[in-house]
Amino acid sequence: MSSPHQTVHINAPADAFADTVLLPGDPLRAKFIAEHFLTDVKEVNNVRNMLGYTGFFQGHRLSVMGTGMGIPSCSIYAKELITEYKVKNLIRVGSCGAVSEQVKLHDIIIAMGACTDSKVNRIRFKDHDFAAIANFELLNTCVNTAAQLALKVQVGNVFSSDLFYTPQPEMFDLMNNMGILGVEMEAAGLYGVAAQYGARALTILTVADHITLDTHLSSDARQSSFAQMAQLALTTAKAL
Ligand SMILES: O=P(O)(O)O[C@H]1O[C@H](CO)[C@@H](O)[C@H]1O
Ligand SMILES: O=c1cc[nH]c(=O)[nH]1
Repeated sequence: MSSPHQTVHINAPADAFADTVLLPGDPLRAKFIAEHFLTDVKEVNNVRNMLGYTGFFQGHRLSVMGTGMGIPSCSIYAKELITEYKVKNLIRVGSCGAVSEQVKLHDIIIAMGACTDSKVNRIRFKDHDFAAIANFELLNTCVNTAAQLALKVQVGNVFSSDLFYTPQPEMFDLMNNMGILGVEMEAAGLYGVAAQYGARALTILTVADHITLDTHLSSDARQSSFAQMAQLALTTAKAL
């Protein structure tokens, strides 16, 4: 019988989470992944409707939980999962916007590094620049897994912004020139939390919007693209 255990934001027993947790921003994406890919699933968190589940993927125990949108929300869940639930691997499965014509809707991006306009990593690193990078073993396993699944992925730098509705749209051209593959709102913060508290993190993204071309996936197309990304993340997690 598990001991009663909970944090301010997670009402799960101490052993409720697997070593690896997939982290979509949208809690309904967590529910979708749990219902479509996991067996013997239990709901383990519902505080603030930030749904979390633990089950089995091809016999391997895994968890999935929403993080909400933006670095502050994601950082709360990532920190509590690491320090209170002893989670070792955090794999964000998110959506992003593209700024380069080389990156198309539906593409899958693996965030080797994440730039940001957020100050969180400077707050934790005495105002110096912290290189927010993915854990190499997770990254390498994910790239190899994508090849095995015959999924095309692009690996590189992303940008985690604090404002979805930016007052600096001129940044998108600069990001394109600097090789940014996708714009989202959590990866740099997740990598900072993982470094601070001693866990491994990776971010996988599906391109759902093309910011400079002003094109967007329909909600049905989002669902099927996200399913491919979920398959990649789950198969990666199983291989760790
Ligand atoms: O689809 P998710 O994982 O929420 O990711 C992206 O979508 C949200 C903005 O619409 C932000 O959280 C951004 O990072
Ligand atoms: O942060 C995000 C996420 C998806 N699409 C965007 O344009 N920005």
